[in-house]
Amino acid sequence: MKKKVAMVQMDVTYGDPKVNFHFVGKWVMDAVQSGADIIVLPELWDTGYDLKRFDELADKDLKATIEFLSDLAQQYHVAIVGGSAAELSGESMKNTMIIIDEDGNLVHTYSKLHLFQLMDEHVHLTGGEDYPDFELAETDSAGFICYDIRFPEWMRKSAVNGTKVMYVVAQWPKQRIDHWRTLLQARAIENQCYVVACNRVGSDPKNEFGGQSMVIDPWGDIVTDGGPNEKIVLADIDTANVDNVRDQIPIFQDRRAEWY
Ligand SMILES: NC(=O)CCC(=O)C(=O)O
Repeated sequence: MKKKVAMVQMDVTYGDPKVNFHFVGKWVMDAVQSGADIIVLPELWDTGYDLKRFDELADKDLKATIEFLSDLAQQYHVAIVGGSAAELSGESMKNTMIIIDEDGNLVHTYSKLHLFQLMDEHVHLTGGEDYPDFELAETDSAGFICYDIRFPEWMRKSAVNGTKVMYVVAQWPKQRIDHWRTLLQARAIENQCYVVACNRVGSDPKNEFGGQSMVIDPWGDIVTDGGPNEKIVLADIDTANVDNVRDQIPIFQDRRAEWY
């Protein structure tokens, strides 16, 4: 699979889904004009981390959010890794990723498994109970949300299942941006896969966010790094590179899972 991915490294207006929906519509149009086949949005692009107001802001079963992204995907014939959005599911509130194919079909949803205490997620949200794996653009893929990248065993499970492209969506603060880069590179090297990671920029009442959306290839080289400003970050990915690296250093043949 050879595709152009576009990461929308956008600012997010705190607690104002209406404004954020408007800007995502514009960003998606710009990304399509740049030739993107797959567009990736950041974590909680609809509400930001306004968790105290999640009960009024979150979208019931993500109905309106899925419809919005699906219409965009259909209109532009482009796949969308729809970052994550605030979901009200029964009595629970979740931070949920939405994957839509280029025909506008909902492929998968994945609610963030690991809740980040530093941003009070454990107080307001319920952790997901979904697996992160899906197929997109005829490629085994998986989606992870921000803090998830600190759990290598969770991402390894997907690689063992055959994942070749890992999508990561984030609201990662500037003060730990070195961890962001190093963790993403480590996940790409150890799993010998592409990591396509989209982080927001701008700030909210508690944090300043670092951008540096990036694509890392299966050798661990950074293909593109978006820097600190609001923009669309583009890169070409070719999954033949995953097969080449896995042939060169066959870790999936050599691992001795019975010992660990
Ligand atoms: N939104 C998040 O999950 C942030 C995770 C983070 O900042 C970290 O250091 O981990």
